Amino acid sequence: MDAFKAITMTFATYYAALCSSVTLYRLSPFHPLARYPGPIMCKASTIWVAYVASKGKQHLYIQDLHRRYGDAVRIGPNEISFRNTDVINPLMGSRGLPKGPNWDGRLFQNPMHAMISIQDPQEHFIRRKPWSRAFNTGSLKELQPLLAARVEQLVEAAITQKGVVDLSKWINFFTYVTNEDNRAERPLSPLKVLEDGLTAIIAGTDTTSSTLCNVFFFLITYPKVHEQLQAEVDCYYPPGEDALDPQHHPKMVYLEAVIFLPEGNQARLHFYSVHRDPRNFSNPDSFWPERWLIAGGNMTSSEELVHNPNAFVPFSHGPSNCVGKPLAMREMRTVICQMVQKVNMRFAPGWNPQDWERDMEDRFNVKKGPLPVIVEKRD
Ligand code: HEM
Repeated sequence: MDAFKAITMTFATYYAALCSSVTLYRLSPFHPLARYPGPIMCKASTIWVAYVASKGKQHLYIQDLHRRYGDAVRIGPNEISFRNTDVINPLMGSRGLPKGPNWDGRLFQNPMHAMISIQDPQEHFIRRKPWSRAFNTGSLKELQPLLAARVEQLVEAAITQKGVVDLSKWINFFTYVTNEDNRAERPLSPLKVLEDGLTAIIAGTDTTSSTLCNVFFFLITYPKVHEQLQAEVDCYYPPGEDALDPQHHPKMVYLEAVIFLPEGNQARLHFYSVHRDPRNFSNPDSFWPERWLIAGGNMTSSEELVHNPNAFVPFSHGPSNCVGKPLAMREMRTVICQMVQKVNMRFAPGWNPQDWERDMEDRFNVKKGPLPVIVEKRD
């Protein structure tokens, strides 16, 4: 028993000494990131931010840290978060930093890296080629009939539901099956296919569905914006015209403006803080599609507009940016045109719209609450 006690004491003393010396070093002026400000809890250990992340409001916490400490904040012992746009190219451009080791924790099948987490730029470049082919113009053209059929199914399902429809759930189903439809054949080993298949589901399903749900949430909240969008949709896709055909998308400036929603050692750019920084955008927390029209010269305004398009990076930037952007944009434009042409929506009676933002949780992917709406077919 004495021997057991002695061994336990030795291990306890060893680990206590190890933990305190590591913590002291992390807090000391000798640490390479010592000059960056941040809360002690963040400098000492990753556990604190992991705890905050587990609550689903990490985006607000880091935004608040930037407000308190400035553009560069130490959010972990070895991690800096940036809010200033001049780091976008040095961090994420073609000569930027490779992905850091924190991506290891997001793998499904170590060591068969999913493309999104590959740290070697050359290996990443090679792995990305089939992905880029899968989303080029020719592939999207091939995919179009399938996408159109899925969008039609979605809108039909919304129309035929009796009573309240949880739009969030239906749009999730839609983006999930559309992604599955798009599983292009890729010349990879089965494990890599598994990794990349899961990446496609995670990177492509939740992102597109959250953006679409937000668009519909704001369209219902701001009827004037909805009216304006409906006028544009009715102009290009009057009743009888096929709203599933993407031919008019390039001319639809208001549709584009509506989709660009306000807004989610290692360094990362905190997109949420950058998009909501008043140095980059006037009224950064408002749903105000007109900002894009004014900035693009399609509308005039007496107000002075702060608008920095370089600070708008929802699909990231550089060689690891979103390879699925063409598909995501095509999906969103088609769903919005078809929905706006075919139906009117309002929130379900008794539902509090403030619940939408309250229930939104950032857990690397976004977890959404329900979006209960009443869908009525347009005459
Ligand atoms: C509105 C919808 C979408 C948004 C906002 C979005 C955003 C992003 C962002 C910010 C990244 C960079 C992640 C990082 O490096 O930290 C990314 C990467 C990626 N996205 Fe998307 N995405 C969307 C839709 C899609 C779709 C539909 C797909 C297709 C299946 C997709 C597939 C990917 C892949 C495979 C990567 C990794 C790229 C690489 O490592 O080279 N995304 N996306």
